[in-house]
Amino acid sequence: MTTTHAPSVAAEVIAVRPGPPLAGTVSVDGSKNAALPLLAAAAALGRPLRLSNVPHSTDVQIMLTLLQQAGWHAAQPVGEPTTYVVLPTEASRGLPDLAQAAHIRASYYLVPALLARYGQARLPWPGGCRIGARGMELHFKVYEAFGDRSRQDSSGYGIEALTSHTGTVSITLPFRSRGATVAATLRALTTGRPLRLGQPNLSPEVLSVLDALSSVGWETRADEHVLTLSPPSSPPAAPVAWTVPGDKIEAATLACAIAATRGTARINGVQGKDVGAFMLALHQLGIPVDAEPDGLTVRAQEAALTGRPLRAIASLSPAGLDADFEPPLMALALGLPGTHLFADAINPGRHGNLLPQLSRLGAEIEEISPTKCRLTGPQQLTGAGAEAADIRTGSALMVAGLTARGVTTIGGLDQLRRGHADLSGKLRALGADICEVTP
Ligand SMILES: CC(=O)N[C@H]1[C@@H](OP(=O)(O)OP(=O)(O)OC[C@H]2O[C@@H](n3ccc(=O)[nH]c3=O)[C@H](O)[C@@H]2O)O[C@H](CO)[C@@H](O)[C@@H]1O
Ligand SMILES: C=C(OP(=O)(O)O)C(=O)O
Repeated sequence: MTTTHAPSVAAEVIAVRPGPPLAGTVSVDGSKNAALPLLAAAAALGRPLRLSNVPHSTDVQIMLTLLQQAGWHAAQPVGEPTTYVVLPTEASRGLPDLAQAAHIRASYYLVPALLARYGQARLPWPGGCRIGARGMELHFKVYEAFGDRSRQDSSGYGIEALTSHTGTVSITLPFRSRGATVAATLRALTTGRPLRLGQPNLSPEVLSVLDALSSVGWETRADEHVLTLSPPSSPPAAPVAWTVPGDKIEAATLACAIAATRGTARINGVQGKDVGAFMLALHQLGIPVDAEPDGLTVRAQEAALTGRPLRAIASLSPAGLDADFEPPLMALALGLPGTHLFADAINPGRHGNLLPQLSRLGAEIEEISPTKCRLTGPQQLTGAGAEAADIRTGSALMVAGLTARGVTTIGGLDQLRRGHADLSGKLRALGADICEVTP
């Protein structure tokens, strides 16, 4: 068993030191980025349902608070710590002030439920990770296609449901926005109108919402060109139960940590199909990883490092590499032979957060442009103080700290906890020398 000698610190930090190869078995929580639209979908459905495998990350807690403030109960059955029963309350109040919506990006998912309940929605501009300009104009185009009216000012935006329209709504997105795809799907749900959406986002998070609609009788068809939704003639009467899929990003972060330490370990609770592009990246680097329907086994003890260049290009396309996989892959690649290329033009501020923090540990990364960089490994990093400038920068620093000489301390834990209830506990369960230190 390993121990961390906690450094003295001025603010709460995570302290990481290098240790033995990670080993054992760990389970991921439910995905924050799937739980958030599923909670909004639960509100939009307007009838009681059970949602299980809900993670305890702070963004999810904020979403639950917003639901309660907006007139829904989110009750936890006794003895089921990750399950919520979501149902509308009877109380008829005016449109609530949802100031906390400014803390999370995904508060925009609440609009359809608010329109169904109040005929209007008024929300502050969404928050979330500061990873560049994060627009919403496609959401407004979606609502306008449904006949709603939108207006914006410096403090936020309002949507008003105008008199009832009928018939199929057809709209094509100029790019595959996950948020706009879910907005269109949930607005179809609350209006009961068929939808034909060109160029949809088909990420696992969106597919989990489509599965939820199928379970209540909607016909859903999706290929890379078009998503079509048709309402049921009468919704099934059976009780509704949805499950949040396992967190693909938490799984990928743990996989990178296992690979960085040349360990062999199993990650339960994630579907192999949700991490396909990430697994291709590991294979490219020569790290064996097997996917089963409910987990991954990383066998980096048997790695035959290829030295082949990795091209990790963030993408919104169905088979592409999710942008949130890029930071932990970058931390891993620093320790592997080869010259590796990384790009994230989707979140144009990501590299501005991530690169300076990895540099504090001595990483040498060549910035080709603000969204593209190249690095040559292997590099020996050295422990230092760094900041979780956003969720994935924080988790990448944890991966980097596992092989950096000496102690790495990571501050900004509020950011990390927005996305993960206890990532350091999961790494510790695999034998990592990691602890949380309070001043
Ligand atoms: C809660 C959640 O799931 N967040 C994820 C979501 O963020 P996000 O909500 O930003 O994702 P979208 O797919 O909707 O947006 C992709 C890009 O297009 C921009 N855009 C989007 C809509 C719009 O109307 N105008 C506009 O400019 C966004 O700012 C972003 O830069 O996808 C990102 C890219 O895969 C991930 O890194 C985030 O973790
Ligand atoms: C960018 C992220 O989250 P959000 O979109 O909620 O800011 C993320 O989950 O990494």
